[in-house]
Amino acid sequence: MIQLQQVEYSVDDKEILKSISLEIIEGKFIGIIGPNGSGKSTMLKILYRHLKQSSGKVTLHEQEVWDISPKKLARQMAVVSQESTLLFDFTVRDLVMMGRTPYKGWLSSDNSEDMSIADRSMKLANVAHLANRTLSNLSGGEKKRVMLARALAQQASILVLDEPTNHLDIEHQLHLMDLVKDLPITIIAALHDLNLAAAYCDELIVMKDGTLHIQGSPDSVLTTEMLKEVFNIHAGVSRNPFTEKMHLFFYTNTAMDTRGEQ
Ligand SMILES: Nc1ncnc2c1ncn2[C@@H]1O[C@H](COP(=O)(O)OP(=O)(O)OP(=O)(O)O)[C@@H](O)[C@H]1O
Repeated sequence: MIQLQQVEYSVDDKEILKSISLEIIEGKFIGIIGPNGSGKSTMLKILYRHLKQSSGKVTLHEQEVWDISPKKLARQMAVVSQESTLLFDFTVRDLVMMGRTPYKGWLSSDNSEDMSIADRSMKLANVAHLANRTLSNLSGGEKKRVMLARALAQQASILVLDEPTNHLDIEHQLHLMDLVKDLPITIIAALHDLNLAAAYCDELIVMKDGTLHIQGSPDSVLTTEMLKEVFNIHAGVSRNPFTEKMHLFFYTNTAMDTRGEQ
């Protein structure tokens, strides 16, 4: 289980996260949603130990994440973050092989098992055909899928994704969501597309102004009242006729005014 207990994060005098407490049960697909600047990425960065909270506690299986060695943490948690700056221009295969680093000792080389895990991960993320290309000349969506392949090669039990569908065309968005949904691991993803969140997540965490506004099933969380209060939009809630999943329709006052004039 992952737990955040009264986690706060401030920069200078600015409070970015305000007393966040939550629990994430293993094996679920958790979506983090909320408007721009509500604290989603900051919370994820604290979770995967990229940032240290100003106060409070973050634990993984009851152990404080800062007490876990980086190598051990990397065997438990893989991350696809929003920005992926690399110093050197690796090939896709080399980059995906880096996902195997947490399993290696000093100077040990890649073995056939590592290579077949990397191959499988590239196939799953639909980047096997790019294996010998270098990262610098890939498109934004291709890069994103390569980063996912590297995270899959890490074979961690928790996968953290910060806006994973950003840059992806609709086919690859659905492919990525199908792929991660089928993994028998915990997925924690910051998502902007509320319909993807509704269709794929077991549970949603809604952030607002650095606080946890509400946590629960998509059906219980995605109400027209919450969408007005947190996202400042009007929405209608319906069902996707093909998947039976919840589907949201959005409109603004301007759109309604225009309609009224017709
Ligand atoms: N180092 C920093 N210094 C000052 N402000 C910061 C810093 N890091 C984050 N912030 C601010 O904290 C708030 C939360 O940022 P965060 O990136 O977590 O939001 P988010 O919900 O992920 O947003 P988005 O949906 O736009 O990606 C924002 O107002 C951001 O400008």
